[in-house]
Amino acid sequence: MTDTVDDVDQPYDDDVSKQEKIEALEEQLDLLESQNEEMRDELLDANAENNKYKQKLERLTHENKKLKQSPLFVATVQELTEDGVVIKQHGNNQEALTEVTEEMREDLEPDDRVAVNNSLSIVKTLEDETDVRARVMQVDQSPDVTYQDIGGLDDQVSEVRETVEMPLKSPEMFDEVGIDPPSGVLLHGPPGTGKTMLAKAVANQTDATFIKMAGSELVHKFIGEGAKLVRDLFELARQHEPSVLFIDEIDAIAAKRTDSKTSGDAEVQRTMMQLLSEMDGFDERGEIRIIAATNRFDMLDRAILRPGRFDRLIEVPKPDETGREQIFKIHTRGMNLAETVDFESLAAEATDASGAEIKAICTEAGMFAIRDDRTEVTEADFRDAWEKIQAEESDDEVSKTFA
Ligand SMILES: Nc1ncnc2c1ncn2[C@@H]1O[C@H](COP(=O)(O)OP(=O)(O)OP(=O)(O)O)[C@@H](O)[C@H]1O
Repeated sequence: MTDTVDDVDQPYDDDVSKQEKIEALEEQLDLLESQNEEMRDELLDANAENNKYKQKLERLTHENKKLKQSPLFVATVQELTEDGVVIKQHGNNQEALTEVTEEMREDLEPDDRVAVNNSLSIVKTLEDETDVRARVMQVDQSPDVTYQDIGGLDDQVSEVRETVEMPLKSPEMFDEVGIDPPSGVLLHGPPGTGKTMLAKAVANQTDATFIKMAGSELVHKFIGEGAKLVRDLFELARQHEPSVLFIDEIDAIAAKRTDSKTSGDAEVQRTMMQLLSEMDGFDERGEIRIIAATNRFDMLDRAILRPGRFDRLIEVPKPDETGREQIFKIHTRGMNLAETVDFESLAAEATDASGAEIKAICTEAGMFAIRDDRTEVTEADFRDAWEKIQAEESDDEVSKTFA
């Protein structure tokens, strides 16, 4: 039997179509392979790009950390321009153009206060100036402390009256006699002995506004800020004449110069210089009196004690026995006391207590009575209170030693 034509054509056609299919598939495979190749290249590129970004991120994070660590200066935003942000540095008033990221730019407005680093890049925006002022300066139009609230400091009260009260109340006396009253008065002594009370009482007596500034708050902030705050402080005192300007913890801005040359020290120096120049340019007979206080007299830079500056020193020591008795009486004026309470013997026992500690004893004695469901405070309550306070203080000492 021989093959028919059809029989012969059939396998041939099949072969041809198979061949075509194979070729088509091969073509498709080639195409897929080349696409695959392209995608692999693209993936490699993307990975490389990704690595590059990762490195950049690491670098920027590092730089950012570094920027935040280096000393910062305070500046005010003047203008946002196409080329960057114009800032004006506090202290030297120099203007500069600096670049910022898009995100930071969105947060900035003219007059904003910003912290800048050495290369004048903006590191962060700062809280409102009035907030800083409010924290650093405390204005009390009429403090309610009187001389009668102060125990055991008769000599100090007289000195303060003579040096602060007299120039405010009778400046003409000094004119007539032809002498200048002391420029500034420095109260020095251990903590809690009544230095702040003395300054408040004299403000009260003269109807002066009491303006208090804590030296420590001034210098721990940003560079350029301290000196400006001192200027603002004197400006505030002028606005509120007659006023008593009380600078607490003056050692924080007027400590002896050390050898270290950190930017923090330079900032403290600048702040002190500003204070001295404000005092030097001060009319002694004006209606502003300056009182400073310190617990660390030994640490003070003698420059601030020169004539024309803090030239009247008043030591405010811990109270003696009679002083302690007076202070006990002052702080128990409003208390419901048992008749037998003997402040003389309590004062003899509470050796070394400061005025602030005596106040704490009185409050704590009242607490003992309340805990015991009594409304009358006994002598035993005062003794228990003193013991408790001493125990707390020695605990404090221990934790400070091991801190
Ligand atoms: N001599 C005193 N007479 C009556 N109360 C006093 C006396 N000293 C201190 N106190 C009480 O202690 C509190 C704290 O005193 P004050 O703030 O005047 O002390 P300071 O010497 O200024 O302390 P610091 O140096 O810690 O600032 C006063 O509010 C008052 O209740």
